[in-house]
Amino acid sequence: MPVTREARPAGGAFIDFDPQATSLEIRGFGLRYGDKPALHDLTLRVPRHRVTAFIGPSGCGKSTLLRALNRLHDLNEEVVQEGEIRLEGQDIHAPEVAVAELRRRVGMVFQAPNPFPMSIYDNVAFGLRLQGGLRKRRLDDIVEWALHSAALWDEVKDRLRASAWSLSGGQQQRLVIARTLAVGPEVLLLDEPASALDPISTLKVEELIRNLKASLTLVLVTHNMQQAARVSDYTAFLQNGELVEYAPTDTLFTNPRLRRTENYITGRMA
Ligand SMILES: Nc1ncnc2c1ncn2[C@@H]1O[C@H](COP(=O)(O)OP(=O)(O)OP(=O)(O)O)[C@@H](O)[C@H]1O
Repeated sequence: MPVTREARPAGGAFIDFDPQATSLEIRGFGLRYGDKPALHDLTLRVPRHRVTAFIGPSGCGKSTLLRALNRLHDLNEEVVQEGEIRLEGQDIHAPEVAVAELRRRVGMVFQAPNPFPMSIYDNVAFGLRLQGGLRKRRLDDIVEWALHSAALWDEVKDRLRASAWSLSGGQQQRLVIARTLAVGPEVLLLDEPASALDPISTLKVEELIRNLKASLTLVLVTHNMQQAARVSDYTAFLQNGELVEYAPTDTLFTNPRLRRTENYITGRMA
């Protein structure tokens, strides 16, 4: 008897990689803003040194989930969370975890580039100086390395003392990525990092994301399904705060298991 659509599984994570390759593990995670539920019982593993995309309709909870991964909800007294998030096996809410150190390990880049009002060099050196203890030569080396890693060095090497605000929007976004990379994160969270950029800058940021996975784990929130298809290895589709389907990106876009996913990716549902 042929397998019908209805016989397909109800939802969830359809990927199975070696547990040893897990960077972040989300288990039974839920979140509400006061009385308003935003995420329900999410369980998924994010693989190390891969790009994982979160997609779904506006308001489905993508950014809420991303922000939970480096505890950006901590200061919002309305937020109530349940379940667990583990980074390399350790509960990120454990009392011994210092939130500043967590955010060094799990860096975040937002939609609008937000360089600080200071020079290109000082932006990249900012976090390193806060940590303290580095000699000028070492600081110079790390700043150069971070700018190279963010594919910006060649464009700024002759004007490191110029204001960061003199850069184009696309360059500013790569500067912010360099600033985040300088403190040596293991995970980079990207919330719509290219949505404010022109097409050429967008392609540069996408190429950068693909290249960075050699040294980092990346999690990308995007509205743009073509972008998720171009840069990510795995894609999680969220709807109404639930994980509908999580699969290798090629599979999710060409052969989704669930009709809800298919309807979304074929544009039958906004
Ligand atoms: N600070 C907040 N206080 C109250 N409700 C919030 C807050 N932030 C988000 N929400 C609500 O939580 C739900 C999920 O929002 P979230 O921004 O995570 O969705 P999203 O999928 O990232 O949306 P978009 O693609 O439009 O950015 C929405 O209903 C939103 O209105």
